Amino acid sequence: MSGPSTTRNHASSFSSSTASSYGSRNASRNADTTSLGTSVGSRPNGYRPHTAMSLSRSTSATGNGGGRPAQPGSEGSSIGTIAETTSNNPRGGEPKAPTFDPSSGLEYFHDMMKETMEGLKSQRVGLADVAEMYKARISELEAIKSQLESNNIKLTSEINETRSSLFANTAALDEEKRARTRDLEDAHRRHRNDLEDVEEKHRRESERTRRDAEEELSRTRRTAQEETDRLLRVHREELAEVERRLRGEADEERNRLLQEMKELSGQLAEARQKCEADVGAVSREVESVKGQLSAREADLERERAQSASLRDKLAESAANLASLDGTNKAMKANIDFLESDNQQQSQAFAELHARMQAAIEEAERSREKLRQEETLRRKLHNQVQELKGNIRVFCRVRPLLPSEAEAAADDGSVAPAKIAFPDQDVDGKEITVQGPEQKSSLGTVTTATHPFAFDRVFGPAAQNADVFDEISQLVQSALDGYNVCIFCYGQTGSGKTHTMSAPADGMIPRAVAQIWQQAKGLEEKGWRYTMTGAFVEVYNESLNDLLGRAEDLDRKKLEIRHDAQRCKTSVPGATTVALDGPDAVHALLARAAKNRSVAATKANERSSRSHSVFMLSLQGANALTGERSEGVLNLVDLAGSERLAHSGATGDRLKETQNINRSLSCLGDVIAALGAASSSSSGAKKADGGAGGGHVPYRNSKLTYLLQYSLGGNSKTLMFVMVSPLLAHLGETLTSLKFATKVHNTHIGTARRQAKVKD
Ligand SMILES: Nc1ncnc2c1ncn2[C@@H]1O[C@H](COP(=O)(O)OP(=O)(O)OP(=O)(O)O)[C@@H](O)[C@H]1O
Repeated sequence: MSGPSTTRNHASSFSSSTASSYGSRNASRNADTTSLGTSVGSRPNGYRPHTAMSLSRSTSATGNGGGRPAQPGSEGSSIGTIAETTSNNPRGGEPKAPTFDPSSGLEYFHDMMKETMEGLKSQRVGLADVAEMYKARISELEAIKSQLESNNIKLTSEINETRSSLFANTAALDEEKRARTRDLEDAHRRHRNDLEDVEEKHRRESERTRRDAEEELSRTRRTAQEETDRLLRVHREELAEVERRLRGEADEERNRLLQEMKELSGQLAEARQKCEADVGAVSREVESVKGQLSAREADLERERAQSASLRDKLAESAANLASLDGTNKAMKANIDFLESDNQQQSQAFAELHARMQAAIEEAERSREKLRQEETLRRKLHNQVQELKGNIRVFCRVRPLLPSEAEAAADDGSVAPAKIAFPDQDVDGKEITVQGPEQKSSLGTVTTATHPFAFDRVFGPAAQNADVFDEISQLVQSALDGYNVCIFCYGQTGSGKTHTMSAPADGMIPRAVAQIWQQAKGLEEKGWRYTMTGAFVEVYNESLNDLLGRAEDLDRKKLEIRHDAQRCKTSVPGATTVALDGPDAVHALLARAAKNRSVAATKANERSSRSHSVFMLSLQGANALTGERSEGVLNLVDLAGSERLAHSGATGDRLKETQNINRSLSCLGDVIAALGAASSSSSGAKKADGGAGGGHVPYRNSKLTYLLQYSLGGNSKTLMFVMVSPLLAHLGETLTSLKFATKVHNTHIGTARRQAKVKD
């Protein structure tokens, strides 16, 4: 690009040289220009001011281009003067001649003309200079012009060259651009095609891969399924084989065992028969020998005594022989008599012995009969119990305590409820409770009387001994091999613990004492009993050992195990005490009470908040008849039955109360389910402790689960509903009695009872 830069150099050199030379001259002629302007303005012959003006202007412009700013009033003002002058004659016409007086006018005109002539002369000189200067200037400008023209030509050719090269370049560039664009488009197209190809390929590839994977998956699935089926088949076959083999082995084993059992029982029966015969013979022999021996001993004793007396008499006779001759004969006669009497006595002894033998045999026969009668008695006793109903309800109202009676008498701060016993002197089965006062809309106050009837009702005067008389038959059932459950239900302070475990005469010590007595009585009928006792507590749905260490209470939780075959419940880990005498139970009760008092923060608190279960296991075996019996007597002291809404409990106490309420309602549910199942199965006895096929929700609480085999089936249940005599407890009393009525109306077993519940 050398062309344009060359042009610029020319231009700058030109303007600087012209400006400097012209500027200096211009300055020196300022005065002339002014005068010239003035004179031109007055020229009548049409001097062309626009030429002068354009000249002045170009000059001024050229001067300014010399780098010095134009000063007002210098060249500019002179030009303005000329213009001003010129403007007096805008059309370039002749100037208007001044008016003058014709007398003096000529003179004046002459002077003026003269002056003008002089002016014109000097002006002509100036104009000649100017013309000269213009000429020089023109030649200068022409030189410049020619230079400029040559420059211009040069530049034009350069420009043309440049332009043509630019065109060429542009064309080349355009061509290049087009080529590039084509290439780019081609590349783009190719790229797009490639991309589409790749995409298509990729799509096909993934489609293929997906198909392959699916095929592979389904193949794998099929294989796995086939493998699983195969394995299952193999496994089933193996199982069937093992089962067949085991069945075969079991059958063989069973047959072998059956065979062995048959042989053994044959041998046993033979042995037993032989033994029984031997024992019978031996015992008879022993008895007869014993009888004979004792008869002989008695005879001997008597004879000894007689001989002694005779010897005494003989001695006496010998001493008196000399003096008593007369009596000697008599004495001899006496001796003869005595000797003959002795023979008679010997005969009498023999007869006596025979009679005794007969009596012993008769006694043996009686004993055998007694044994048979005992078996019969058991059967009949159970039938009687079943007829009375396998679930019975007794009601007991405790008396006012001395402190309560005092308060009632003193200031009436304690009021007794109105409870009556209409048939106390006849059957003792009814109780009526006067309900709370109710105000009608008219303001009349009424009280409803609620009558209830149970199997037995005990008033406040009844003692534990009276109560026990009624339950002793159930205790007998436990001894006969049945599971018995006796529980006390009622609110806190209604007398449950007093009834159940009063140390001197509660149901527990009395039951143990009776069982001991009965067991002793049964010994002569061939029965031997072992008794063990365990005492557990259900607290907050956990089982505690009341006979264990106090510090283990609430820590060592016990489990309940059921043996469905034998209908037996066990509590592994619970302490069991052998009751080897009627007094052993006292130590046991004391230990349980002590443990409970350690666990409680307040006296009586623990017993109110937990259920205690005394489990007495009775195992009997009769060596003479081969009979066996296994019974359990459960004596249950339930937690206070007060309802949640009334307890006002919170926190731990609320949890306790909820657990108590839950387990008590579960107990109700179990009894109701047993009743429902019993009526649906027409009272059929079930050996499984179940309920004739219906579902009995034993598992819903620890208490019912523990008592599963003692509630329902052939077992006997007795519920004591305990009643407080206080008016303050009236609400709970009515609730307890209604619950007890529902239980009373429940039929389990063969006997059916009907009573109405009044709400
Ligand atoms: N039949 C009764 N004769 C005399 N006193 C009785 C009788 N029944 C209960 N009592 C006395 O009443 C009080 C409360 O009885 P008990 O402790 O047996 O009630 P409870 O229902 O077991 O209460 P908790 O639920 O707190 O164990 C005790 O002092 C008890 O001796």
